[in-house]
Amino acid sequence: MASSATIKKPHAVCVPHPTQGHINPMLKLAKLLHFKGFHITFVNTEYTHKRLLKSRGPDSLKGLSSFRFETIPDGLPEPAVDATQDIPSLCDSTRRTCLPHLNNLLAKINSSDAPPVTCIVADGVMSFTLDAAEELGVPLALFWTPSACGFMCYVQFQQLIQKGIIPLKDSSSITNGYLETTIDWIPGIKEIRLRDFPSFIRTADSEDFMIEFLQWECGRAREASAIILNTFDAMEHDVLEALSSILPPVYSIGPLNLLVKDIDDEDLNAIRSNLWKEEFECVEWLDTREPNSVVYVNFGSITVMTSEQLNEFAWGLANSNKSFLWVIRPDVVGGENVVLPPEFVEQTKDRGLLSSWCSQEQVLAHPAVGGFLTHSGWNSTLESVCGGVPMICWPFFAEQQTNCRFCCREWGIGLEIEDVKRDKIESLVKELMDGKKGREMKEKAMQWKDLAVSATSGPYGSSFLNLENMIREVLVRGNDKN
Ligand SMILES: O=c1ccn([C@@H]2O[C@H](COP(=O)(O)OP(=O)(O)O[C@H]3O[C@H](CO)[C@@H](O)[C@H](O)[C@H]3O)[C@@H](O)[C@H]2O)c(=O)[nH]1
Repeated sequence: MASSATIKKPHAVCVPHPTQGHINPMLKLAKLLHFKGFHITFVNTEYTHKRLLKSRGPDSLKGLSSFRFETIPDGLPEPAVDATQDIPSLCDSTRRTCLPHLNNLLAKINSSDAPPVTCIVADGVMSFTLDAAEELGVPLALFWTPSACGFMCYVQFQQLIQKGIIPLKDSSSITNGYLETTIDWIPGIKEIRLRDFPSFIRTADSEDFMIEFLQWECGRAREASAIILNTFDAMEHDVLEALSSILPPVYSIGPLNLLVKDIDDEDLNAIRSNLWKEEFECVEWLDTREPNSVVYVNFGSITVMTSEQLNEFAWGLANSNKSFLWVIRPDVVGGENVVLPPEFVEQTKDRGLLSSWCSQEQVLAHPAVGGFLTHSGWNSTLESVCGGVPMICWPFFAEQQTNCRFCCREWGIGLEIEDVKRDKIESLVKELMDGKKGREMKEKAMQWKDLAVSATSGPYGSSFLNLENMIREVLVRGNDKN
């Protein structure tokens, strides 16, 4: 049982969705809460736990006496290779199977030497946690890890169905111009084409799993004590305001990667969440390059492409004559080994570095990096903003299409690749690194970086204050009543 000394300490149980782009921001939030006096239990799935031990070493999850790691099963058979699990299967399985395991874990924690659990912070797409929080009688904040604009589009799926806009009539709607239809009634978003909605709308199946799943999760968001978003007011003001009018209190507390810089606790900072083994030579190599000279290429933890697309990217980069750091995940070509043309490797060996996984935040903060060819995952987008780095966007799936639209049309920091052809990639890379548009985008990116820094700086930055308020008004509110 907990001793009386620890009993007053607030205890947050953090439950991320078990994928890289969700674990990373949740870990940052958990560290910030710990830094502000919380006891933390961080709940990974058994598979994530194993992958972390493999990529970061056997001691990497020992945690601290007041920052502990626990696991629950995800309900899926263990994958044969180290790769992100199939997203629909994972969403289905966590929703159906995780609740009893979480309930058992919470009961175990509450009869241990740890302080009693006083709140839960769970991923937005892990809303089964609401039932666990209700049973314990503690507040629960749902952390939606995509952009606010992407989240708003998910929230509107139900309206799109009611208005007969989705599901698509048939698969020809994907190519016959239908996706160019402009929608002008989404709260907080002036105009957006259907093609800029999260990719899940591109289905003619009226029983499509991801559409049903996201409607369910967005519906349950209304039951949370609060919604947390990793974004900042200056960047997504209108959408944030619109979300606030339809959901429980919304707190924008990003970019979290800037807020965590205030943490001066070495042991806490040493806790990391890379599921692939990081290659340190990337940063050493960047140290040898000129400022703003390198194109950084990375498509995140889920994107898969064909070997033809890989080839086109390779020759587009080679023909641009620019230096590049290209991170190629071992599983990036669906079901096949990654094979690059030997002539490409030979031709670019003096100006290109190939790697399998890097410390992306460090890379995007490096002065040598002048541009980022990205899949527009929200973490990648924010990390690029924080580095003042403009982007070429090749959205793959989920709300990456929406992030791409905002980068290219609203924020002035992105150029979109519509077709993966070497000539197109070559000309976009040249434009990004040397062209007039590229220079304008760089300036804009630096302005957004400054705004991101202001938002996360104390004592008056919007995200800095929102985090303080969220803790006071939501996470410890229940404790005060006791
Ligand atoms: O070599 C690498 C590659 C990636 N990362 C990190 O991995 C994360 C990747 O996240 P993100 O850029 O958001 O991409 P995904 O992994 O694809 O993220 C998923 O989760 C995001 C947050 O919900 C969504 O925006 C995306 O659409 C969804 O695919 C980032 O923090 C990167 O810094 C590294 O550290 N090293």
